[in-house]
Amino acid sequence: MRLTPQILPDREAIGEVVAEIILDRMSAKGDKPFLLGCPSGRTAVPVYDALAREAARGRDLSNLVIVMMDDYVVPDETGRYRVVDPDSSYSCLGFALRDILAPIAAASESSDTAAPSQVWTADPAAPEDYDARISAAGGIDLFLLASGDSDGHVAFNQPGTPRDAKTHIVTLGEATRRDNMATFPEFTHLDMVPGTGVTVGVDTIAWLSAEVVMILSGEHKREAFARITSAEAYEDDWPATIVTECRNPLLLVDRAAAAVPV
Ligand SMILES: O=C(O)[C@H](O)[C@@H](O)[C@H](O)[C@H](O)COP(=O)(O)O
Repeated sequence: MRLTPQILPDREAIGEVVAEIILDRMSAKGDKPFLLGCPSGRTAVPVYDALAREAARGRDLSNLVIVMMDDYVVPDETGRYRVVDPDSSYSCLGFALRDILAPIAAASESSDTAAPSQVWTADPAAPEDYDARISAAGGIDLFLLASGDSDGHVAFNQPGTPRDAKTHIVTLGEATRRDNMATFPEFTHLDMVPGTGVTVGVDTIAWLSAEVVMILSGEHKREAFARITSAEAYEDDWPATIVTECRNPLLLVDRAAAAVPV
C-alpha cells in the first residue's frame, strides 16, 4: 500500500506527536506491558526525549518494554556470537539503557512515579528465539522505524533481504556501516565499525507489529523519502519499504526530509 506522508515542521514536532501516540496506546492497554520496538541512532531520539518529559510530568511509563531492533555482535572464544559490550558507545543495548531507559527512570523518580525497567535484545546465539519471545508476549504494540540514508536498511536488514526474513545474523554492508559511522565520533575509520549484527527481520516487523511509525527527518533522508513514498510494496533493494506492508502504518516526515521550504 502506497503511504501518504504526514509532514511536520521538524524532528522535535515529530517526537511530540509520536510520544502522544505511544501514551494513547499505552492507556488503551491499561496495566498490561506495552512492547515498543526501538531503533538506536538519531531518528527516534526526540521521541525518547518526549517520553522522558512525560515521565517528569508524572506520567507512569512503568509498563513500557523496550524491544531493541538490532545490535552489533562479536564472536566469543568458542566462536558463538554475543552482542557487543553494552558499555561501548555503539552498543544498541547500551543505547537503550543509557539513552532511553535512564532518562525516563530519572524523570520518573523526580515525579515520584514508577519507572520502566525492561529492555529486550535478540540473543545472537539463537536469533529465531526473538520472534518466538515477541510473539508469545502478544507482539510489538508499536514499532518505531527509521531508514538508512543511502541503502535503505531498516534495523540491520540489508539490501537483498528476502521478504520472509525473521530475526537473523547479518553481515553489514559498507553503506550501512558508513551511515552508522556518522553517529559515533570515535569511529574515525570504517574498519572500526563492526561488520556483523543481529537484527529483527523485515517479516518480524511486518508480521509481529500491531502498528508501525516510520520517521524520516533531516536532509539526509531525502532519498529514503523518495523511495518509501513511491513504493507500493516491499522492494528488497530498499528494505525500509517494508513499512508499506505493515499493519496500521504511519509515515511522519519533517520538512527537511520532504524538501518542503520552511
Ligand atoms: O540504529 C539502529 O538501531 C538501526 O540499525 C538502524 O536501522 C537505524 O535506524 C538507521 O541506520 C537510521 O539511523 P539514524 O536514525 O541514525 O539515521
